[in-house]
Amino acid sequence: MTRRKLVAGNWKMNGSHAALSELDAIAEAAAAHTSIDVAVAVPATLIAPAATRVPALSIGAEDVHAADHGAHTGCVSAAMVKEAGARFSIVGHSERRADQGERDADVKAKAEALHRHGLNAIVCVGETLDEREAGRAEAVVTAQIAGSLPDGAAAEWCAIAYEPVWAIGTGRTPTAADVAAMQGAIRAKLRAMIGEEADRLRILYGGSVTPDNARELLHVADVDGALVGGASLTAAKFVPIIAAAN
Ligand SMILES: O=C(CO)COP(=O)(O)O
Repeated sequence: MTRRKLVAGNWKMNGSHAALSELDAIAEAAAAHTSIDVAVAVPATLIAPAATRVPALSIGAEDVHAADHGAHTGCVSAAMVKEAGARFSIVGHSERRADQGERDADVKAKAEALHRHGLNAIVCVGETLDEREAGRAEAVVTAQIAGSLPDGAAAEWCAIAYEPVWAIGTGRTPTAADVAAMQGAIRAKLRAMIGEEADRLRILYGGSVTPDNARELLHVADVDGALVGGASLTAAKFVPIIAAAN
């Protein structure tokens, strides 16, 4: 089964109108590397200007509320980010699971809301350092998959991102063997849940992906792309990662 690789950026709470100029070269690289998909998730305030500036590039949100509208001060819905120009959203990022107390059921509902509105979802999972050191990494991550995978998950609109919490923003990455083992465990869990569709779903790796390690990480078995934080903020770092996926 060959799956098209997806290289997605996640700007987190970074960026500004001035920083959108970085997207020009990223969009150019995306257009040049036709055999892979490229996407960038930006803060809600930047979705519309980003989507207007680089209409060919897939711009997304970093989170959405599970409800379509209502009394949820400070939140944005899938319909709202879609209207702003988003084509997808990240859901269940570990920073939201930690900072906003999001649980698996919330993440699942958010992904289903995205699908209802015709948007794609990148569903994040990953263990903490304590969980890994206790030998519980696979159990934790497969339980997150069980709870967070949206109903009807299909490769056309849903991807998984495995992001070990201890690798995010730390410069530390798991070994290629550890990544392969976890991607395989996630694939096996998906097979148990959705059968053959599991072989079509993309499973990204995220956590301290850089131009230096991208080629190795992106070619580990069952790694179908990368979710990139810090190194997605500048074209100088993100474009080489796009090239490494090709
Ligand atoms: O959390 C991440 C992407 O969602 C990874 O962040 P870094 O690439 O900065 O480690």
